[in-house]
Amino acid sequence: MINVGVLGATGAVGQRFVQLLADHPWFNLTTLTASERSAGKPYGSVVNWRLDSPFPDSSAELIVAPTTVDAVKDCDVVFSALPADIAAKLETDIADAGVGVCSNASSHRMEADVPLMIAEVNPEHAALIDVQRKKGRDGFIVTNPNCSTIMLATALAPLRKFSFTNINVATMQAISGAGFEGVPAFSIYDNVIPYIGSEEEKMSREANKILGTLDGGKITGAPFSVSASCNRVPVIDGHTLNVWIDIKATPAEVIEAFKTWQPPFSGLPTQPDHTVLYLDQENRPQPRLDRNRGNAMTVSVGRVREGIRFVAMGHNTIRGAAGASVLNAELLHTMKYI
Ligand SMILES: NC(=O)C1=CN([C@@H]2O[C@H](COP(=O)(O)OP(=O)(O)OC[C@H]3O[C@@H](n4cnc5c(N)ncnc54)[C@H](OP(=O)(O)O)[C@@H]3O)[C@@H](O)[C@H]2O)C=CC1
Ligand SMILES: N[C@@H](CC(=O)OP(=O)(O)O)C(=O)O
Repeated sequence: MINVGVLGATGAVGQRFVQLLADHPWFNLTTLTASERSAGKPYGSVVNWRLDSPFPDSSAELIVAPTTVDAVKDCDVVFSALPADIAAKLETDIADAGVGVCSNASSHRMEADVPLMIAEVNPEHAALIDVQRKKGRDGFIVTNPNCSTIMLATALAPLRKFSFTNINVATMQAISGAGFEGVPAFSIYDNVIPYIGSEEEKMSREANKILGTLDGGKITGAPFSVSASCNRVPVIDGHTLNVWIDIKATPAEVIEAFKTWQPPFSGLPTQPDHTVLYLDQENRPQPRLDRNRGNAMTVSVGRVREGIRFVAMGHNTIRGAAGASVLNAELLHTMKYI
C-alpha cells in the first residue's frame, strides 16, 4: 500500500478526497491536514461533512495535523485541496522534501516543468516530472486543471484528430465550485451570477497547455484560442458548458468521434468505463441526471449541431477535482513515479 495524505481535508474538495480514498485498493489514507483552527482534533469532530455519501468511519479518529512539511514527511504522496495562496509555497516545500504532490490548487499549473494533467487526455505530460527531478527535486508536483477546463479539455480530446481554431464557451457552474462557504444562499437562490473571479482567464490559458505537445522536456501550447464566459448557477454539483468550436468536421463526424474515442489506457481503479459519453437525447446532459455517471468521473456530452455547437457536463468536485487527482496518482503509480 502507498501512504497518502490530504491537505485541506475539511473543505469541499478535501472531503471528496477523503470519500474517494477511504476504501482505495492501492492508497492507504494516513494523514489529514487543515488550518490551525482544526489541527490537533479528530477529523470526525472537526469536519462538517456535507457530502451526500456516508461519512467514512475509518477516517473519524485520524487526528488532523497542521498543514506543514513535517506533518506529511512519511507520506508517499499528498493530495492538495488547499487555497491557492497557501498552496504556492507549501506544495513546493513538500515536493522538495521528497513527497509527491497531486494538487487541485491553481498555484503551479502554468509552470513550465509542472504537468497540468488529465490522466486520459495527456498522460505523456507526466514526463515533466523528470525535468523537475533533474533540477534536484526529490518528490514532484503534478496539477489538475481548473474544474471547468477539465470538462472542456476532456470533451476536446476526441476532436484532436480534426483541425480546430477558435473556441467559445459559456459555463454554468455549480456552487460547490466556490467551496462550502463560497457563495451565500441569499446570493445564488433564484439567481445567476455572471462572474467567477479569474475563471475565464484560467479557461483561456489552461486548455492550450493540456492539449499541447511535449517535446524535449518542453510543452508547446496547442494552436487554438478559448474565449470563455463563466456563470454561477443554483446547482449543487456539476459544471455545464455550452461550446462553440470552429472545426473542420461535420456534426455527424463530431458525434462519431465522441462515441468512438478511447483513452490510451484502461482498468485503473478510479477510471470510468466511459471518460466521454455521448448522450443522444435532445435535452441532455443535465447536471442532476448525469453528474454521477461513471462514479462521477464521466464527462457527458450532447446536442452536437451545426455551428459546431455542443454541450459538455461533469461533476466538478470529482471529475473536475478530487477524482481526477486520484486517477492521476494511480496513473503515476503505474508509470513508477510513485
Ligand atoms: N471546489 C471545486 O470544485 C474545485 C476547487 N479547486 C481548488 O481546490 C482548492 C480547495 O478548494 P475548496 O475545497 O473548494 O476550498 P474550501 O474553502 O472548501 O476548503 C479549504 C481547505 O483548506 C484549509 N485551509 C484554509 N486555510 C488554511 C491555512 N491557512 N492553512 C492550512 N489549511 C488551510 C481549510 O481548513 P479549515 O477547515 O481548517 O479552515 C479547508 O480544509 C482550492 O485551491 C480550489 O481553487 C479546484 C478545482 C475544483
Ligand atoms: N473556480 C472554480 C473552482 C476552482 O477552485 O477553480 P480553480 O481550481 O481553478 O481555482 C469554480 O468556482 O467552480
